[in-house]
Amino acid sequence: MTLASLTGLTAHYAAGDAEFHALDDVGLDVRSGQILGVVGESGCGKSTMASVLSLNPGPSLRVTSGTLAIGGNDVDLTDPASHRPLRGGTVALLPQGALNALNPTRRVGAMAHDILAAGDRRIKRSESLRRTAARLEALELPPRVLRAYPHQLSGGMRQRVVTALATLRNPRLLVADEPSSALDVSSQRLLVDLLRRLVADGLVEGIVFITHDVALLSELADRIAVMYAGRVVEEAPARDLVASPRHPYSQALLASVLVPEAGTRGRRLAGIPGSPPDLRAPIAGCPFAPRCEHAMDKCAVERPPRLVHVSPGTGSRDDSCWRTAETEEAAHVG
Ligand SMILES: Nc1ncnc2c1ncn2[C@@H]1O[C@H](COP(=O)(O)OP(=O)(O)OP(=O)(O)O)[C@@H](O)[C@H]1O
Repeated sequence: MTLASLTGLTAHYAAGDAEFHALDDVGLDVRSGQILGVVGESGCGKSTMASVLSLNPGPSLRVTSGTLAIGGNDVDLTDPASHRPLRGGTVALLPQGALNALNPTRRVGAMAHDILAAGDRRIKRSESLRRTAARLEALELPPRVLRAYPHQLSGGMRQRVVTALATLRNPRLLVADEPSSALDVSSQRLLVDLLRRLVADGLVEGIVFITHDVALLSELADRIAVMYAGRVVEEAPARDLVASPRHPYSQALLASVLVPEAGTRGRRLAGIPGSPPDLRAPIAGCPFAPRCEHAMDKCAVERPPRLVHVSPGTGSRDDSCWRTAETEEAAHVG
């Protein structure tokens, strides 16, 4: 069952006279009980997409189109005023960089009470502290953390506190934007285990987990979406995507990293030649065409259609590539 559907998200940053076309017609479905991983190189628009999906777009971002359907609501993403009632309770952000996410002048318990009181103004402080202590315990943090200021905690502890605070109201959808990138291996493991447990226990209905780490996603995610230059170029069950990526960019990305899968050990790693496109002008064709060894003339000028492949057992997968469109009769053009 689909928990959340993001459709037609297009957005740009206004920077002086220039516009950065950060997102171009992005669509994603998050299913109930699942973790959707989003992966791509630096600058491909992952954090921008996370900010809009979690209803926290930055002030210089202009969303020109996009809808988020979640829990019976159709949120017009171009209208920030309509976001407020859903932020934190229905959709929450687990941000990158724990230090910036915490108020240095407030104790953890006070911040937790503010978050819970935003959803239920009558909640008693003792009840806030009880619920927060339970969530902290799940992250192997002692109750004394409730009385601590952020600077009194280690980096790993702070990230776990941010995780506890982001999930306190049991949001239906949690958008996690590179929460593990600054963590040591054991803190990363705790975080990943907690996120899985939150979904398994139904405290969070679904998670979008953003990272540049495909190896981590191959273990954590049910499905993976691959982003390139502000677009989703492929989306598939995690195992299928890692074993047989279809889009030439996904293939190049997978060839450039080590994923802990049988058959990939000992493989030589290849870098992706060339660099991502300049996003100051809209891209007419496929943004990967200049770097793609399979590119045809039309790839540079015509936007490839979204191809949906339905395979029994593993669920649907889709990609956006002219080469696949012209070689596969079975593909359904969506
Ligand atoms: N405030 C801003 N003003 C102008 N351009 C921006 C701003 N923030 C991001 N961008 C540009 O928008 C594009 C997408 O950036 P975004 O941070 O979403 O990518 P990302 O995939 O999350 O990268 P990273 O993995 O490095 O965090 C990039 O070209 C970036 O330079």
